[in-house]
Order: sequence, then C-alpha cells, then structure tokens
Amino acid sequence: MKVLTAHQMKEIDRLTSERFLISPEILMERAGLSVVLALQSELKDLSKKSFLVLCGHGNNGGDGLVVARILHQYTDEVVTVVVGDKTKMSSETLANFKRLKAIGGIIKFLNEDLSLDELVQMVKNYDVVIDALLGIGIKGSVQGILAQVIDVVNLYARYVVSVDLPSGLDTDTGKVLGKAIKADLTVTFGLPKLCHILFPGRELTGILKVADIGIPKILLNADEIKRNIVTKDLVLSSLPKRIKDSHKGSYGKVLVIAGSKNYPGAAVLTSIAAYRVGSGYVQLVTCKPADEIALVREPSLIVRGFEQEFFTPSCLPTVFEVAKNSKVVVLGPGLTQSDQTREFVLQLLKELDLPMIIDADGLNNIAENLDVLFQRKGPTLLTPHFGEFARLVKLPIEAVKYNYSLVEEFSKKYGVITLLKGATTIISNGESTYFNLMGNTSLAKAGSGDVLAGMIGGLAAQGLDLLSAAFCGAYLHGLAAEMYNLKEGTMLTSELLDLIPKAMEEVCKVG
Ligand SMILES: NC(=O)C1=CN([C@@H]2O[C@H](COP(=O)(O)OP(=O)(O)OC[C@H]3O[C@@H](n4cnc5c(N)ncnc54)[C@H](O)[C@@H]3O)[C@@H](O)[C@H]2O)[C@@H](O)CC1
Ligand SMILES: [K+]
Repeated sequence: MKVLTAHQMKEIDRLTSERFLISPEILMERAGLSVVLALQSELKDLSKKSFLVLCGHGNNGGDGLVVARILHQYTDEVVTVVVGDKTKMSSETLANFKRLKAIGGIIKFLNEDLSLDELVQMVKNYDVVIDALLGIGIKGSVQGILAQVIDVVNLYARYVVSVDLPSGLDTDTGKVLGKAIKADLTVTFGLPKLCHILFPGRELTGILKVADIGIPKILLNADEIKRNIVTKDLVLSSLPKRIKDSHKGSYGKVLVIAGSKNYPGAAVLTSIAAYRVGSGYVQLVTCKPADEIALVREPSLIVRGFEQEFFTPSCLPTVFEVAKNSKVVVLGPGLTQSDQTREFVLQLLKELDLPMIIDADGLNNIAENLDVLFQRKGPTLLTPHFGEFARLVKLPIEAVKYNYSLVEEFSKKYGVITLLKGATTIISNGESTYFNLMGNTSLAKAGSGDVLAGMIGGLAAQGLDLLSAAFCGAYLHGLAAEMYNLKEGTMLTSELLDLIPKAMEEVCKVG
C-alpha cells in the first residue's frame, strides 16, 4: 500500500478536481460520511452516544462540519465548537457551516460563545470528541488557544476520533508540532500519510482506517508515488517459490562472516536464521568458540572456525576461498571493532563482488571509511539501527530517527540499499522506499538484529534482489515476534528463530 506526503495528497486533490471533475465539495461530503461510517463500525449504535465536534477554520474543519451534520441524523446530542475564524473558511467549508446551521445544528465559537472552562466541562461530559481542528494544511507550531484545546482533549476526553490525522502532527514526519491530539481512532482519506506510520505520530494515530472518498484509483496507484507500506500481499508475491524437483543448491548458498571470541552467539543466530527462511546451504566462517557452539546448536551448518579471537586480514584467503560457491554474504554480527578487523572488513568490501548484507560491527568498522562503498563491485545492503546510522552519517541519534529522507539520500549517494531498524523500519534504495510496521517490543533484545540479517541473507540466496529480501525479511521478522503468544518482551531471541516458520506459514495462508 502506498503512503503519501502532504504535498502529494494536495496534488491528488487538485487532479481529482481538475482532471476528473470531482469537486472538493464532493470529496468533503464523502470524507465526512466516511468518518461517521467508521464511527458506526467501531461504536455500533450512534443514537446512544453524545458527540462534541471540534472544528478549525480550514478544510479539515469543513470535514468536521459534515460529520456533525450527518451525526444529527442519529442523535440530537451533537455540539460543534469552532476554534477559528469564520472569515477564513474556504467556500466549501463555509457551505458546510451553513448546511449545519440550516438543519438546526448547534455551533459555538470558542472565546465568543463559549469559554475554555466551559469547553473543559463539555469535553469531560461528551462520549466522543471529533478532532477536526487541523489536517494536512498545518504550518508551523501549534500555540495559543489551539494548543490549550489540544491539552484539554488529551487530558479529559473519553474517546477521540481524528479526522484525517491527529491535529498538530507534521504530516510528512509524524513529529509533534508543539502540541498534538492523541486519538483512539483516525480516519484518513485515499491513502495513509507518513505521519500515521512514523513515531510519535504512529502512536498518536490510534487505530487507522483508510476511507475511500472517491479519489480515482489511477491517481492513488500512480507509479510516481514511490513510498510503500510492506503488506502481507507484497511479501507473498515476492517470496521465492519452492519447486518439487529441487536440491539444496536450488535454494542458494549463504556465507555468514560473523562472531568473535567475545560474541559467538551472534554468528549462531545469524546462520540459523538464514536456514529458517528456506536457504539450502549455510556456511559460517567465524572465530572460536562460535564454530563449536554453532554445530552443537545446529549440525546442518557448515562451519569454519579460526583459532584467533577476532577477524584479521590473515583470514582473507580462506574467506575468499569459501565465498567462491556462495550466492550472498552476511557480514558483521559480533565481529567486534579493532584496527585489524577494520582492515579485514574494508578489504572484503573492496574485493568480494557478491551481494553483501552489512550489519552491526560490519557497519561500525566502515563508519570512518564510507568511501569504501563506492568501490563495491556487488549490490550492498546496510542494516543499521539508529545508533549505527547516526555513526555512519555523523549526526545525533534524534536527527536520524525515522528520517526516511536521510535514508533515501544516503542510499542514493552511496549506491546502496539501507534498512534503518526501528519500531517502524525504513528500507530504501534511494528510488523506492518501504516501511515495515510489523513487530513489537519483543524485538528490543540482543541478537534480534542478527536474526534479521540472517533472514535477509537466506532470502537473497533464494534469488530475491536485496531490496525485496530486505522488506520481506523485515516483515517476517516482525510477524514472527508478533506470533509469540506469551507476554510481550519475554521472548528469547533463540525462540524468535523457531517462530520464523510460523510467520512464513501465516504469510502463505490464503485470505
Ligand atoms: N482538498 C481537498 O480536496 C480535500 C481536503 N480534505 C480535508 O482538508 C484538509 C486540508 O485542509 P486545509 O488545506 O484547508 O488545511 P487544514 O484544515 O489542515 O488547516 C489549515 C488551516 O489551519 C490554519 N493553521 C495552519 N497551521 C496552523 C497552526 N500551526 N496553528 C494554528 N492554525 C494553523 C491555517 O490558518 C489554515 O486556515 C485535509 O486534512 C482533509 O481533512 C478533505 O475534505 C478531502 C478533500
Ligand atoms: K484532525
């Protein structure tokens, strides 16, 4: 499913009107109706509820005025409060103001007909607050009376439904512009916007419903919209097929270069994860004691263990030899950092032309030598978490969190694919970007990233390009964590490995 910026949405609105002759007034009517229908499906009998509709003077407020009018069909318990200036209303918002008045709807202007204290009482007393204060037209920080109203709603409302997006969110980043509504339900139009899927916006959105308001499909499916949410259907259509007449070589050989004396477990988790997604042959090159631990845990691994504590350039000839019959390399988990390991990693990146997934200390070891990426002869995927990405781009962590533009720019500049791990994971090759929303806090645990890197390697070995392997891997990794049926957070990373088959089965289920 595609996901939009404010600018893209406005452009779609414009084309809907100009090219397809569907006026903003028609869209506004359908937007308002879709919110009421969503309310009905959540709350069932609307005649038994009371509604306080808060409207700004923009078109988001216009949607709110439609909602109020349609709610009057169900109950008299509807009051509309405008937080704004009637003279600034667009023609379609003003038309809906008049329609609501005409059917006898009660409309009050804050600070004229109603004080803030009186509004506090109403927010406390009404069952549902409709937030139609600000939508995609927000500019700058929310201050003054509007900020106070948002505080009141967040403090006292029982159930909040946001129209299009929680008021106060930056549509393109999901950041709070001073103050933002915390919604229980958000009904958006046409397609999701980035603020619905990026934190903190994702949390403030509550349940998200995407309503069809009659925007022509051709506009919503346009190839120029390059940002997508990873869905089950996308993963299913991308996964490798299993063929009856096949052998272990049919499913690709993965070479995992991972582990050190201090971090043997990372090598084991990465290697087993590559098998779990269906790869036919996984070779692990590591340092002692990871080789023995790996074989005890999973005898089907093909393991080569160096006698030393960590990788050094002296390991290169052996690694090149093993790499000869591999299809993809996963480099990095548990390597540790040292001058010699850095030299080993840099040489490997320059000389090995296989598709390569670089994770963890693989990334830390190249942070001061990013130009090495220009010398890569094969496709490259980097899988940093926020801290690692901050190190790569030399910015504070706060500046890189959920910063998809930065992920896109970085990927384009270095000719790589980047997967930025987080509660929403961002994957981009600089042209197309994918957002994975699956997963939960069980994944906030040592070793979870190692499993992801191994899964992506295992999928790439079966023929997926690195971008598809990355978004499929991220989705399945998140889904596997969601399938743990004991208390969230208590899962061991080794148990995550055992849930991968369940996740793959779930994706392949019809319906
Ligand atoms: N254009 C269209 O065809 C459609 C638009 N729709 C609705 O229209 C919304 C967009 O409408 P608008 O572009 O009028 O914008 P908004 O209604 O989101 O808000 C813009 C208004 O809010 C004020 N404002 C902006 N930033 C503010 C701030 N920080 N503090 C205080 N006031 C601020 C401005 O004075 C402006 O008048 C969408 O979110 C959606 O709800 C829907 O009706 C569907 C169709
Ligand atoms: K809103």
